Amino acid sequence: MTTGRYGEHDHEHYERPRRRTRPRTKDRPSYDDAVDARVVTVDRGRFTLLLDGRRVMAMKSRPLGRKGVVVGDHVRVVGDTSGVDGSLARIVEVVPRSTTLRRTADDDDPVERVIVSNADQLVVVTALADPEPRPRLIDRALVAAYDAQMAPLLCLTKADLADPEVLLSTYRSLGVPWVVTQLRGEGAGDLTELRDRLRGRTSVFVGHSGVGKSTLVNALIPDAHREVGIVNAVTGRGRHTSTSAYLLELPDAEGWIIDTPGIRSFGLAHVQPENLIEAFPDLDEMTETCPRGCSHGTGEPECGLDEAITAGEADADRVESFRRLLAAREASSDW
Ligand SMILES: Nc1nc2c(ncn2[C@@H]2O[C@H](COP(=O)(O)OP(=O)(O)OP(=O)(O)O)[C@@H](O)[C@H]2O)c(=O)[nH]1
Repeated sequence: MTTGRYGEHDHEHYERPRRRTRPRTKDRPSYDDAVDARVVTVDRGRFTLLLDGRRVMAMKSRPLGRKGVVVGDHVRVVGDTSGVDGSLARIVEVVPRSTTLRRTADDDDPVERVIVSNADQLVVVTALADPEPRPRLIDRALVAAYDAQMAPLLCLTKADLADPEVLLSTYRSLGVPWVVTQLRGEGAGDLTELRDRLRGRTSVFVGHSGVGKSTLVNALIPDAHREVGIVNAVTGRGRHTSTSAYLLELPDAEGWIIDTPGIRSFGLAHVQPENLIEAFPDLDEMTETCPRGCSHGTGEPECGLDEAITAGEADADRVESFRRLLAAREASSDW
C-alpha cells in the first residue's frame, strides 16, 4: 500500500528527524461554526456581506490565500458577524460558483478578472436614443454573456425618444430576448415586463454612461442609492460614488440584481469560438464537419456553417449574426 508520496517502506521518510514542533494539521481550525453569507460589494480588500438580512463587514481569512472573492459569491464566514460598527468577520470559504462573468486583461487593467459570480442573466442596458445605441458594445456584452453561460436580456431604455424596431432587427435572428422601458414622458414607469424577466434570478446590469441604468435600478429598487450610500459610508467612500459592482435584492425577495458602475470595458480575448458557438446548439451541430481548428468565422475554408447555408439548412442571417459576435471578440472597446 502506498500512502501519499511515500511507500510504507520508505525509511528515509520515517527516520528523518522531525523538525516541526507544531503539528501541521491538528490545530487547523475547523469551520463547523461558519455561517452562510453573500458578497454584496468589494472595496480595497474589505467585503460587505449580506447575512440574515444584515450587512456585515468582512475580510478574507489566511487559508483562502490568493483565492479571489467577488461580488455575488456565496461564502462561509466566522468571527464577529454582528454587523455592528467596527466589527469584522472572516471569510473562510467560497462556495463553488455556478457562473463567472470575466473580463480579459486590457489597457485598463492588466489582470484577467472574474467580475461577478453566480449570476444567471446579463441585462444589457442600451438607450434607444440619447446616447445613440452602440451595437458593437451590445455585441461584446452578448459574447460575454454567452461565454459565461448566462442568459442575455436586451433592455432598451428611453422608449419615449425612439422606436426600438431598427435596433431589434439586428438581434432578432439571434433570438435575444428583449424588453423596452420608458421612465420619462407620458405613460412612463411600467416595469412589469422587466420585473417578470428578473424574477427568481440573479441579473447583472451592464451599460455605458448615460443609458439610464441608475434611473432603472432606482425604479426597480427605490432604496438602491440609499443602500449603496450605506455601503460606501462603511468603507469610507462618499455616497453614490461606488465604482465597484454591488448586489441588491429586489423588493419582496423577487430576485437579485448586480449593478456594475465601475465596468468601463469588457476584454474578451479569453473567449474561445467553441464556447461561443455552444450557446447556439443549432449552429454548433452544423460545425461537426469543420476542419480542425476552424473558428467558424467569415472566410474560413470549408466551414460547416457555409455548407449548411448552401444546402438550405441554416438561416444565413443567423449565421451572419453569429459571425458578427465572433468578430466582436477581437475589437477592443470601452463602454
Ligand atoms: N427621455 C428619457 N430619459 C431618461 C429615461 N431614463 C433615464 N433618462 C435620463 O437619462 C439620463 C441618464 O440617466 P442615468 O440613470 O443617470 O444614466 P446611467 O446609465 O446611470 O449613467 P451614469 O450615471 O453615467 O452611469 C438622465 O438625465 C435621466 O433622467 C427615459 O426613459 N427617457
